[in-house]
Amino acid sequence: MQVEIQLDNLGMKFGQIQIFSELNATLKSGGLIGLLGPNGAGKSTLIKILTTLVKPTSGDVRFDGQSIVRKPGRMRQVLGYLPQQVPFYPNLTADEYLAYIANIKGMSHRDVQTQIHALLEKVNLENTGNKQLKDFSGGMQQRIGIAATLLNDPLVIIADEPSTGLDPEERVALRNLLAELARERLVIISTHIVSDIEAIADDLLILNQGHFMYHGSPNELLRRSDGYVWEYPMSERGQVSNDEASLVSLVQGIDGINVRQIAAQVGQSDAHLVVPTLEEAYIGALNGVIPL
Ligand SMILES: Nc1ncnc2c1ncn2[C@@H]1O[C@H](COP(=O)(O)OP(=O)(O)OP(=O)(O)O)[C@@H](O)[C@H]1O
Repeated sequence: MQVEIQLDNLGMKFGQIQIFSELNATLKSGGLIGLLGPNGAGKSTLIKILTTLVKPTSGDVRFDGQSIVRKPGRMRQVLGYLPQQVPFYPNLTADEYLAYIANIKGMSHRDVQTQIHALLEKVNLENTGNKQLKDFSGGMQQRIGIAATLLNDPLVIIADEPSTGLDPEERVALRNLLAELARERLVIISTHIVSDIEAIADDLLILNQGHFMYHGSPNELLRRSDGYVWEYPMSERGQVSNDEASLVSLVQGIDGINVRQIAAQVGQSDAHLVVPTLEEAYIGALNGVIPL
């Protein structure tokens, strides 16, 4: 089932401080949506509005045409929210924890045990239903959090920095799972880590300085960044100034260390343009070097 979330001139103020204003976007199911932005940009605040935990100070959010600000009930019925920190109940077993969340979601007793079993299998935690959560690794706890999010088969899944605390292998597994879920649902992942959504996002929103500075496909962002990333041998280069520190990175080349620099022009005679990574495109855009 196709679903849609629409942001209409959405704005949020805390006291006198305007966190963002006039955010407009249409988000559709059937592909993963990445919400990127630096720390403090307002991603968590936006996520709290989308999950109906907080009301915006201006504008509206509509789910399939209906305001979730005035009537949060429908959104709450279809929502699976994966918070940054999955609530931890150390003495509950995985089964008990999921049954507890199912109860909060108002699921009928008949469905619960079958769903719990299927979900533990989906997140590769079959045979751990009787284990207490305190004996789970960080990654296993995160997967239990995902299983809890998926109880009642939500149409919308919103995950806030879901890979925090996971090791690289667990990150990859989490990404793959979210990408798979996004095929038939509306899945939004909020993060400041580009690699979390790099290979899986179909649609990208960059929130910076109170507005969406980009909304489009990752490919289009890469296309617009073409011609702005240079590579040259490190020996040619003196000290990197503080101003451009975030725009320069070092990579291991075949003949030694190379500098990769995001810039419209560079002075090095042996610099050549290279294909940008999504992270370089993002950093270049945030710093105003790559015009969007
Ligand atoms: N309840 C609140 N009252 C006042 N200011 C707030 C409140 N919640 C958030 N802020 C401020 O709003 C801004 C955006 O915060 P938010 O947590 O949404 O950013 P973020 O993009 O999610 O950052 P991070 O990645 O660090 O979580 C910050 O400056 C924060 O201090």
